[in-house]
Amino acid sequence: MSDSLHIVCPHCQSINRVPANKLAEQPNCGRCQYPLFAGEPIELTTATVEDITDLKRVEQALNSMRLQREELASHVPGMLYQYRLRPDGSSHFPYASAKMREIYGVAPEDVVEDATPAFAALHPEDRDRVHETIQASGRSLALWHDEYRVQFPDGRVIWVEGESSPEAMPDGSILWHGYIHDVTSRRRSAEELRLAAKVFAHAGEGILVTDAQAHIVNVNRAFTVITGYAREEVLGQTPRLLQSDRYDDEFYQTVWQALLEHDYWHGELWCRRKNGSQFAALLTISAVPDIQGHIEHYAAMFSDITARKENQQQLERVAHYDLLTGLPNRLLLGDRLKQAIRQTRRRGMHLAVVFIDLDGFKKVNDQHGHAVGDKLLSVLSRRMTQVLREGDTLARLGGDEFVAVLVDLPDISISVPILDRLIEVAAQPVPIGDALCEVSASIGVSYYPQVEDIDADQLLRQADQAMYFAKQAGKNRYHVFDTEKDRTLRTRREGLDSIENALANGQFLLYFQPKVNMRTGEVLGAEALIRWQHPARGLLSPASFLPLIENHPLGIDVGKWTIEAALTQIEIWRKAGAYMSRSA
Ligand SMILES: Nc1nc2c(ncn2[C@@H]2O[C@H](COP(=O)(O)OP(=O)(O)OP(=O)(O)O)[C@@H](O)[C@H]2O)c(=O)[nH]1
Repeated sequence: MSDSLHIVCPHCQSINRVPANKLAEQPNCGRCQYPLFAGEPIELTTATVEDITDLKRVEQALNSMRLQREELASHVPGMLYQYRLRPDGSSHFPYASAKMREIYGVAPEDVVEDATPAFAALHPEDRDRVHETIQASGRSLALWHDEYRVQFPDGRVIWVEGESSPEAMPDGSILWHGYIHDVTSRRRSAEELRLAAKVFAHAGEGILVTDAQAHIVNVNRAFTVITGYAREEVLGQTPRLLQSDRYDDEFYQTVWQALLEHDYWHGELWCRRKNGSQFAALLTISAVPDIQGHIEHYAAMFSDITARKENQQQLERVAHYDLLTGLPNRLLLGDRLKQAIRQTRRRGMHLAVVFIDLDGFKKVNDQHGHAVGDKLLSVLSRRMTQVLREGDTLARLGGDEFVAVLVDLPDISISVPILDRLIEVAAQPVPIGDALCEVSASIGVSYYPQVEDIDADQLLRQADQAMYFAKQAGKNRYHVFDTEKDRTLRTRREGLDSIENALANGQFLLYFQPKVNMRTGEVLGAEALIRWQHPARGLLSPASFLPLIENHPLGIDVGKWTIEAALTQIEIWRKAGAYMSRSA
């Protein structure tokens, strides 16, 4: 036996050579200061200094154990370590696995003697707290656990979680055995979840989440505020409890279909509150898939847009209806008339546009005041509406002018009794306060369809024109627009316009026919004959245009042009030596 022993430290596995005469002092490990005889030593090996072969064998065994330990440590997520707090307050890491570099950005060998570099890596806001939790664990010998940030020199910050169990050493130090691992992504997910939960709870929009079978699994506070349903009342139910009676099953089917096809639906929907009242919701429903892509949930987000809708409706009313009588105004009449024309064409029916202008209304205003005039307009609006059939429209254009559109007339004669009734009700005296107001109506009518294609504006103009004839003919009557007469008048107007154009653009020509003395052969003169060189129809004879301007001021203009053109020609001839008599 030699006079010294080789003792393997139970903590850091370094080999300590201890002289035999020092064994009684129970020495500590030269490397980690762990008592070499504390607890259960892993291995106690004795060898003579001279017995090199044995020592080598021990070292090999130890190396293989170290490799095994490092292999194990490299596969464990995070770093494994021993941390020792000395009685003087200084500390060090007797052992730290290689992953310490990832956790603290510090090499294990740099903290074997002094833990300061590792603590320097802690986030300044967390450093004191970590110190405190370590101290507390040391005092109570309770498991140390903490989560804190580590800041790297490049500014990168990670979150780590550590857990280790303390052990009191005979020399008064505390030794912890534990691990520290990176929990940054876990923290981030938790943060995101917390944020999502916060948004869910505090969102101004109602949120409803169902499972794949449309059973409600969660709703937020805004949902309760908007619908009146408490969370507990709706869990397990389906969103059907919010359905209003405004839509049929087919409508909801299309929403579901869109969700199945596109995983998304967005639109406005009227829903029902718990108290039965209805609200307009601007709604977005999205399908939420799981990792495999299977629908796991449906999330619906909605806001209550009832007030906005009502406002919109109010604006639409103002834009389309007359405030005094509540009748459609000119704008809405235009829409309805266009629609009625399309419908009439489709159904092969007739339609009448009835232009109504009250007679003597100004007198009512003048005699009884504007307010009475207003009242009279309202009363007459109601009376005239009652004369019409369902589907017909009565609109007020303004002042004392109204237009009725009579639709679905199998024959235009069907409109006659309605026109008679309109005349009749307009002429019936209306008592308003002390006044007895009496007016009548002049009515102009135009019908659709006509021989020529015609649009809504033209129909209205025709009816207006016919109303003017009714006024001229003595009021309190109706007059039907005469399309035949109108066409003749229009053709004449167009003819006159083109003659006026021809004159301005020099399209008229004079042809001269010489007058010859047949006996002497002498040219006595020439007859000037007017022709129209029409750009589209070619050379036109006087018969095709002169009758149109007979007795019309344009006839005088054409006459003047003819004389001037003839005189100019005579002048040319005269200068050329040809003398001719002049006769008009
Ligand atoms: N009370 C009232 N009067 C209105 C309103 N709008 C226009 N008026 C008046 O209605 C009158 C319409 O004029 P006219 O159609 O020429 O009056 P009228 O006496 O019916 O004339 P004829 O049609 O030729 O018989 C004018 O005096 C306008 O000031 C209204 O909203 N309320």
